[in-house]
Amino acid sequence: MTQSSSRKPAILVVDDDATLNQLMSSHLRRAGYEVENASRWSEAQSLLGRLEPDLVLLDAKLPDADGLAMLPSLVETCPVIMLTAFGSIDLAVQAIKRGAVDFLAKPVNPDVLDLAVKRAISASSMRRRYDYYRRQATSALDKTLVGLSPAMARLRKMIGIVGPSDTTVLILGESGVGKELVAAAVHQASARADQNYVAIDCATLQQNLFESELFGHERGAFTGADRRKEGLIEVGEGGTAFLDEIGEMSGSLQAKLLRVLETGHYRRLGGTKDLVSNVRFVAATNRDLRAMCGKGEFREDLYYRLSAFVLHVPPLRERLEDIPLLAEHFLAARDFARHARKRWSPAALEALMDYAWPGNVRELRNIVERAALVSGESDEIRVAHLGDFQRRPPPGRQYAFSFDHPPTLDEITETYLARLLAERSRSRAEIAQTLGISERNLYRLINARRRDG
Ligand SMILES: Nc1ncnc2c1ncn2[C@@H]1O[C@H](COP(=O)(O)OP(=O)(O)OP(=O)(O)O)[C@@H](O)[C@H]1O
Repeated sequence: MTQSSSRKPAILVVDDDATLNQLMSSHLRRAGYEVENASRWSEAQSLLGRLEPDLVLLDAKLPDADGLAMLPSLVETCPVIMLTAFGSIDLAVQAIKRGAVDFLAKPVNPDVLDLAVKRAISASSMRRRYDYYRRQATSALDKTLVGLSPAMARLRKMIGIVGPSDTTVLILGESGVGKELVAAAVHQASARADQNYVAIDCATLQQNLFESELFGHERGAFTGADRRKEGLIEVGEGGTAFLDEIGEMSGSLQAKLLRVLETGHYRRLGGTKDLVSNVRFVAATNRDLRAMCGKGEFREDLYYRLSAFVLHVPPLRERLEDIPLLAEHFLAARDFARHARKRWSPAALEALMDYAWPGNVRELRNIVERAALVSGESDEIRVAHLGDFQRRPPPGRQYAFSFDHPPTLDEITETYLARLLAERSRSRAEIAQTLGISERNLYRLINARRRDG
């Protein structure tokens, strides 16, 4: 399907029996379908080029072609129900063998027609969904955006603001900070949440494959294209398309993407027809697109289109207080599968917080999994289990906070307090002493934080 998801399914009825063709067509129109008809194969062919029906009802014997012989190529592009003369069971069997989804004996009973059409159309939309789910085989646990730091709270707030709009979103941040998760959260926060979410990594696909992956291709568009394939824009119809590593996209593809963003139109590779997209784009990169524009490596017009709304995902070193939460989360995700439960020793968590995390959350996740393995039967993960990780020189505990806006005093207090509380080896008395306030005042701050949070 290429138009908006609310369009009526289109059916092409191909039969040279004018009366029967008219009867079936008007019956299907009344049932809410878009119907076109043809009485010859040549006529059907020209309609097929223009129409892209969701279903074809095809007579087995046409004046200018044998319907049965046309079946194998036709079923590559859409489901077909074969119309056969009454009693020709042999023909019906042949039709099914050649890929027809069903057959109907003439004269066609309207109730039987309704049922067969409904079944064929829902089966084909289910197949589209199945393809989508196969691409998206990620567990729900993997999609949770963990983190209570002020930086993450701000990010969540921005996701909540931009999610429900249809605005294109650009997600910026270092490698491994969680940009893909943020993209999924934008989709979840949108009215498109129950529609498809499709992701494509612009860095890993070869150029020509990439184009057909994104826009789809027609049969015969290139060697090996032995059937028409829908691109991600089409599969994501009504939903969200996530373009990861957008900075790696070639110039010619950038131009094509810009066209989709500006006009909503695109073409399949080898296609001559403009299709209309109804997909919301979310893109991400760890590269400095603005600098790339300056060097002529990225189209400036595309950059402005994409950056209608920018979400910055902060690096882990700017939200150290999220480290224990993430470490618990990854351990829980792992242990969930094992039905066992390990704990972190406070010293091990502190060691995790003492590291600069150049690889961000992805690196943390790998280290958690490794430590969990190394700890063997032990219920507790200790510093010794962190292994190699320990040998890297820790930069020393730093208390640098960065804000992407001039912070209020309350925000600074909140950020610092959250950070100290996350250092689990410190007692409340020690924290009060560090802050130079009484314990009572510290509890007041903590309670106010709970109320606000
Ligand atoms: N806030 C978070 N909560 C839970 N898991 C996270 C979080 N951030 C990142 N992760 C996990 O860390 C890993 C890396 O995240 P992700 O792939 O989203 O990063 P990225 O910024 O898209 O990386 P890259 O720039 O390399 O594409 C993933 O396994 C992801 O599930």
